[in-house]
Amino acid sequence: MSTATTPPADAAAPVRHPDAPAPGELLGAHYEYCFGCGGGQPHGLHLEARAGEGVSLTAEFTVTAAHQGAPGLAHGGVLATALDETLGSLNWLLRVIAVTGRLETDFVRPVPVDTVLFLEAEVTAVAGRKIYSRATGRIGGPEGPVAVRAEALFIEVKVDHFIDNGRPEEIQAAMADPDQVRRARAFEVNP
Ligand SMILES: CCCCCCCCCCCCCCCC(=O)SCCNC(=O)CCNC(=O)[C@H](O)C(C)(C)COP(=O)(O)OP(=O)(O)OC[C@H]1O[C@@H](n2cnc3c(N)ncnc32)[C@H](O)[C@@H]1OP(=O)(O)O
Repeated sequence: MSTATTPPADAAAPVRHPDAPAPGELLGAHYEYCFGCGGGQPHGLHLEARAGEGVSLTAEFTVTAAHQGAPGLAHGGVLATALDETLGSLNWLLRVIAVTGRLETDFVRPVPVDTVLFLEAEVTAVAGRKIYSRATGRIGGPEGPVAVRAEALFIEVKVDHFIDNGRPEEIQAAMADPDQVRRARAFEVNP
């Protein structure tokens, strides 16, 4: 992939935060109306991520008729969303808020409607605010054929990134979210 997603020689190995969810634990949604993971989006991906060892995780999402591009096949942008969401979830294991700076995607084979896409992702290196990660999506389960692959560069940001750029009504609603875990993911990571 490109040099932008290749860690520099002086990058450090990622460090799992001591309070990161235990391996096997579901991460849950970081925001109710997130198109990738939120329960409040009827046609969203409803992607479920589960912590792995180190700074890795697995995730699953089921391709529905609402996710089509070609007849009966997942839209490539939806598959990129699944990769983006999966890679973004890794940052919770570091306890860092970060946004996607660059996402490079290989589409290896088509993904039919009703497929469960099984994703594995890991952070490979950290250099200052830059977080390097990669992910693979397989058809049906961990032993299924590879359908998509991605390498990404996430950039650590302060919560101000969202407060300064988001719409006030959604910001207020997120701040008032009664779900403590989601609030923690939004606000307690880098005060
Ligand atoms: C109140 C409610 C709170 C809610 C709390 C929610 C919690 C958590 C939600 C997360 C959401 C998850 C969802 C999935 C993940 C998304 O999809 S996130 C949404 C998609 N991404 C975006 O919208 C990001 C848009 N881009 C930006 O805002 C800015 O470009 C960035 C990424 C913050 C960087 O801007 P910056 O902070 O000014 O940093 P900058 O100095 O330009 O770059 C820093 C370094 O990164 C490098 N870099 C930056 N961009 C790139 C690039 N595209 N390619 C290569 N290198 C780059 C720079 O070259 C620089 O390198 P060094 O010079 O340090 O070596």
